[in-house]
Amino acid sequence: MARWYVCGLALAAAELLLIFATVFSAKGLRGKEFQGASRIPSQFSEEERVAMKEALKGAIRIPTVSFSHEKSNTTALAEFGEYIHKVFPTVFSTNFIQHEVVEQYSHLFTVQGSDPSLQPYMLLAHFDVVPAPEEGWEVPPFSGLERDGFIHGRGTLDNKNSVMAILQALELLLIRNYIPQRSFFIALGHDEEVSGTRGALKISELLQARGIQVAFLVDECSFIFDGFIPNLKKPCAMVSVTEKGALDLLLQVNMTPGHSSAPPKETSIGILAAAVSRLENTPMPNMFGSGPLKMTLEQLANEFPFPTNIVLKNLWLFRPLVSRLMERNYITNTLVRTTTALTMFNAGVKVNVIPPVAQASVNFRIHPAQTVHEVLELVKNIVADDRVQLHVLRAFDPLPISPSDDKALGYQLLRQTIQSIFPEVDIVAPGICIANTDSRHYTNITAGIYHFNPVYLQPQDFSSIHGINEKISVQAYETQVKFIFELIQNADTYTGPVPHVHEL
Ligand SMILES: CCCCCCCCCCCCCCCCCC(=O)N[C@@H](Cc1ccccc1)C(=O)O
Ligand SMILES: [Zn+2]
Ligand SMILES: [Zn+2]
Repeated sequence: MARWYVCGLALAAAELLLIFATVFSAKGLRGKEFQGASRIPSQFSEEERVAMKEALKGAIRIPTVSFSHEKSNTTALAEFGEYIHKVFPTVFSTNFIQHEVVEQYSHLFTVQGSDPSLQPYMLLAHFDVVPAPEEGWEVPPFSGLERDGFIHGRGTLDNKNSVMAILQALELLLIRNYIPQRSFFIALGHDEEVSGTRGALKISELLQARGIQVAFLVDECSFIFDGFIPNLKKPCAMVSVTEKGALDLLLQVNMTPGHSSAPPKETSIGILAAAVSRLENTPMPNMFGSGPLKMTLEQLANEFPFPTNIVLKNLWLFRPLVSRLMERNYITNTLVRTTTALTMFNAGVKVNVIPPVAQASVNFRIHPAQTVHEVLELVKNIVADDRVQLHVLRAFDPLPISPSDDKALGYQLLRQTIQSIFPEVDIVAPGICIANTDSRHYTNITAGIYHFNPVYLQPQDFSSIHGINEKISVQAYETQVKFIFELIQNADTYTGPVPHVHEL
């Protein structure tokens, strides 16, 4: 009888301890030693899986289009804000998460961690999209329809998938009583597709005014590339560590107008056409060997069959050959040079009038080893015609190269999470973001800017971004949620690289 009594007491005490542990953990007072033990598995119920894909479909149905710097669908941008409140109620009602609306439509979440000694990090995404005229789409671009296991629509890859996956992963963690140790920010921009100067830039200024520096940030623009490089049979997770710069130039020629029956020897159209043609036919110099690409190829070398593996391992010898091979393909060409794209051309008012003015716009994406100034000088030399005026519409240098060594927290966390969620992916390599993103507005608050979307991308998917038939498989979206769910937890528990053990 006495034995039963003691046992009963012990059980009651254990129960009490359990209640204490739960109560304190919910308030964030859990000790460090408990954190490792309380890792939450990234397993989702059938009901949760259905809810997460329906949430993404709903987001796609809101036409948050940025048409130009001046024009966007503001009704949809506001509706998007209400929508995320509705589908992620726990994110908005948790006391250690602060939510702020910036410049009317962008969102900043501050998730307060329990350990202030850990430097915070930041997750970035944007929910505005480029326009999507219905022609050519298999399903209407704002229908969010599911077909053959894919969710279709504008923004499914760029970049509502990330917006929704970040909030979804956080919602699922919070429902499971998760309390982060490391603080983090979630910044969701509403105007990335037209520069990010109202959303990302303002969020960045707000954080700077608060004296915040983050250890690293993760943004869009890189994927697990599959089938992009001939002969490379395996997928390659590319974590981009820099972003190209940009230069938008307006070229203008003014000439005296007149009657077309007695034309001058040269017209504004002819002069301008010759100038832009020279630009197109004179590619910017091949910069292979400078920037992170050499490092990338050296890491990829072992994955290629003979003799490519030998060639890539000996770039000191085969550099000229590899640099020429890279420029042959229009995608790998983007990695070796500043690209030149003629994007707009306007002239003429009537068929029998010699036009007074001709204008063309050229969009350059600047290689990480060049600057705006250097590209401008090259352009002047190529155009080599004083009658062609050059007006800089927009210009910024490439982003500095973020660290990818053993000590680089952001890079290593991404690498570790890629390896656990995609065990079939053997290659994780640093890369270059060839487009521009909101992250360029955050260079003052971090030296660790990484671009990675945990989604497989094949060449045909690449053309759907800003093109037609953009879609994501339900399974790929679930995996993206799972990736962020793991990444957030890894950021708490990461203890640095495992030291190399040298055998004697
Ligand atoms: C091992 C294989 C390597 C193969 C590399 C392949 C590279 C493919 C890269 C895919 C990139 C997808 C890009 C998605 C993000 C696009 C972001 C974007 O479109 N930003 C706009 C921003 C902008 C710029 C100028 C005016 C307004 C907005 C952009 O045009 O850059
Ligand atoms: Zn984007
Ligand atoms: Zn885009």
